[in-house]
Amino acid sequence: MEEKNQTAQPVRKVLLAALKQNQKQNLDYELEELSNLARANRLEPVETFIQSLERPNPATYFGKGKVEELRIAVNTYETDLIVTNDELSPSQIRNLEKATQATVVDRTGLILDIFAKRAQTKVAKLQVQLARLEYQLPRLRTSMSVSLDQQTGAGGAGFTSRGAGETKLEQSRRRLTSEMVAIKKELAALQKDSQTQGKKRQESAIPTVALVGYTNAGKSTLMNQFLVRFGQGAESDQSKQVFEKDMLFATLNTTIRQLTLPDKSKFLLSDTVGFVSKLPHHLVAAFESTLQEAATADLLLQVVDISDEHYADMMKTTEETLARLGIKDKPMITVYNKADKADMAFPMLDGDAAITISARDRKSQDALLELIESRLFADRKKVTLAIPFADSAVTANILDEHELLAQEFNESGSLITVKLSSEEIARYRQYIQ
Ligand SMILES: Nc1nc2c(ncn2[C@@H]2O[C@H](COP(=O)(O)OP(=O)(O)OP(=O)(O)O)[C@@H](O)[C@H]2O)c(=O)[nH]1
Ligand SMILES: [Mg+2]
Repeated sequence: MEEKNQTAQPVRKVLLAALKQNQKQNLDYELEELSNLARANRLEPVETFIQSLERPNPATYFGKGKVEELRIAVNTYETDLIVTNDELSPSQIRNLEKATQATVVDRTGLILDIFAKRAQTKVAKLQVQLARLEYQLPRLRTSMSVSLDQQTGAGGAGFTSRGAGETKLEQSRRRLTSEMVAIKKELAALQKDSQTQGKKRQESAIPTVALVGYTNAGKSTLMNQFLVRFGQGAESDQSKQVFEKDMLFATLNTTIRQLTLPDKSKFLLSDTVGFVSKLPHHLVAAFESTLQEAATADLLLQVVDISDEHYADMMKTTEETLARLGIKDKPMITVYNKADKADMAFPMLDGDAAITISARDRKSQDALLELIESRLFADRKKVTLAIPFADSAVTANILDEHELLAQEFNESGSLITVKLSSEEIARYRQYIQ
């Protein structure tokens, strides 16, 4: 995995710490991912600590020796921040902080912070906030104790009695809970609108295709390339494009656009949030409706950055995340992207379920579209219809939606050759030659 988000200079040094709990675990990949997540938060990893331990220490997560090593490293590197590879329990964070005299942020906290930074739309902001509050609620005591310590250190007068602290904690809990209720309400209202849109779409019977895959694979880039060429008028203009950037989690909202191909075939394409391994439970829950776009799609395009040495792990991550969302056995095309960067030939078709491309290459786009069409409209057959002049409205209807392959006239009407689905063939049976 290359370093992402290189434009922002790191501002704070950080130690990475991980447990290796079994042989199968691909810790290399997890740690590269973790350092990319850290960098996306403008943190600079200075050293990585790994401990082989089948079960985490219930109190401090790491064993005694490793905790001591971390404490010493905090001093040596003059840093005050440790990032852990897994989600820790609230008490493990608290104990580890006490033992190392540093702030401990777990992988979940890191991902939540990135999402919070990136959220642009109202829905995305609310979803992230909800996930953060869910995560914070059981951890309130930790942040409380930190802020209490700071108060004491700063003024000396902030010596709060235990009783008063508890009350404050309860107050904070209540505030968080009521904020969560309010956010859920607002999200439900906003999502009702989008569900009505979803229903309309289903009724329109235009097939839907969803881009899914690991973050930074090139999903939004592909979406934009297709929009420029096949979007509806205004949608090909720059301002209607989706955000693409070399950073983790550039996209946090779902965009759905209609594409009309030169042969008049139409489908809806959706672009959505990318995946990373161990996507926090609360984020998956909060983003469920956003992520569900993939669940209702007729076809998934799994975009993979083939130039990344860890691409196979990233595919596994994508498949695991889809399974967590209850999405399995969906028709899928694996789109191996960034072939230009990997020095591979493109476009290169591999059966009807995989293709190697470079997103900005026109030939790649054409080859991918042809594959999408062959999958979406597999049941289309070339037929010739004899339509009497009196029924010219039928001809117009058909030609609105289909490419005219041939046309002839005889004394009673026109003969048109088009490709129709089996459902359309049944509908126009009376005209078919
Ligand atoms: N060399 C090369 N770079 C590409 C290609 N496709 C995308 N990129 C770059 O990869 C980076 C990420 O692209 P995005 O389209 O934002 O990726 P994404 O999958 O939408 O990422 P998230 O929204 O974070 O999930 C951008 O800098 C793109 O310019 C490609 O085919 N070749
Ligand atoms: Mg994107």
